Amino acid sequence: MALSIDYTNMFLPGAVTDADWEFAAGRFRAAHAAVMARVARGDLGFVDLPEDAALLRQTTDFVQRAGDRWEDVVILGIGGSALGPIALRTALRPHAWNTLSREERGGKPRLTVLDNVDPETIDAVMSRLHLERALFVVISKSGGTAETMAQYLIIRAALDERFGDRAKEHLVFVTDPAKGSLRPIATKEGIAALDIPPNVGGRFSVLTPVGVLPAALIGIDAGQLLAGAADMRRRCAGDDLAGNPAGTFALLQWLADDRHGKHNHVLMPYADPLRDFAAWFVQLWAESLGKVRKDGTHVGPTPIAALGTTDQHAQVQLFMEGPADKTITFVEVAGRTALGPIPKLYADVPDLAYLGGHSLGELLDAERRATAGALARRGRPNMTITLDAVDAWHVGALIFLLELATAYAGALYDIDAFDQPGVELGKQFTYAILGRPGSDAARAEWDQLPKPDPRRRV
Ligand SMILES: O=P(O)(O)OC[C@H]1O[C@H](O)[C@H](O)[C@@H](O)[C@@H]1O
Repeated sequence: MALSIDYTNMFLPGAVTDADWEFAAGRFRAAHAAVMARVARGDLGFVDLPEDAALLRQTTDFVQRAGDRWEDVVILGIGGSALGPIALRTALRPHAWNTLSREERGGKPRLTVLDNVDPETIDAVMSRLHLERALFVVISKSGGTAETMAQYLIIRAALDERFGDRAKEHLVFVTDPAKGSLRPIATKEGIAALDIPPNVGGRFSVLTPVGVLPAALIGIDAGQLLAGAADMRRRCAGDDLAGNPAGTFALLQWLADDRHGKHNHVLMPYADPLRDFAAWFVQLWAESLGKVRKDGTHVGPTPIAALGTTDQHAQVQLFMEGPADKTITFVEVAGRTALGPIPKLYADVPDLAYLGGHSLGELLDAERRATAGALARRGRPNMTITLDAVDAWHVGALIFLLELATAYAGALYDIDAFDQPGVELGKQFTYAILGRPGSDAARAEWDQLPKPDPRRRV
């Protein structure tokens, strides 16, 4: 079991230099100390999750009690309360899990994540479900997010109508133990509720019951997820960059951005199961690092999700010849051997003949290496994270690597990586538009905005 980062191609003319790297080792030590000081103060609960046996037990107990009762598990959540479960499902239960028969799923339920309030999507899911055999997992750290609460109200009314007093058997909440509206509802009504520790923010919560409960319900080994994360935590314990993968990732991305104008950071796995993992990373990196510094300057790299080889035929042209403002991080999975060699047919057709005898895994790998090399040749910095396999252990390790890297990057950018004040104004305006009590100030601000000008519409 191993995870490594090859960052040779970050050191290119116009990108990171040896001098940067030497200077930055001291800068990283300060960032590491700042992060560890916050860990010691108990601010950064995500760091403790790999060892939190009591929290894991909340999930395993619930899953044991559930037995094989559920045919469908439906998550209601958004942002950090949805992207993690989606990433885990795609990574560890790939190949269209929800289309498999119950036998093919080993008796485990389907898993659907409603991460939006598009009425047609919710209508379609509701009309497919057999409510008697459906469990709804309502996930919200704050316990009050408008989209999730609206979903809950719709589901709750349907459950009440169908099951009356027994509706609550079809519900479990995952929320803060003390804050928000969900917890008091759970307590009052006797609905099962699992904890998101108060010191773990939404986008850092995938290793709490937010991600672990849905994963365990569909048979993913939650203990292995946490074991992989714990291993990465151990590797990142020291402030020596040479042994610290999260520090190395953070420092290189920050140097490339801050010193060399590489303001866009692409994550490009060469493995279909990691497609949604890139979307999870986008929220983590964007919401954590896109901030206003105390001195009023705006900072933050723009994360971009891509998939190899698919995006070689879509975005790579931009990465090669567009503005030289990007880093690309490939994720490679070693030893993809399924299917065996490509059949040797059409010996007389050059476009086909050379492929015969190689495996698809070899082709995928050759294309990644070729793309990395081509980008390096054009002075476009890139690095490659190699996983031995896409399994719970390696996914847990990769999650922890990127979460801790985000914390380090926050210190390097000199911002707070753990808040998201920029999303507030839009929420306040939504409350004002919908007439939520207490939103008068937002209403007044909203009313001052220019109204749509009919001359400016085509
Ligand atoms: O889990 P919740 O409290 O419902 O939050 C869901 C999402 O809402 C907000 O918009 C935050 O910006 C996200 O970071 C968060 O993940």
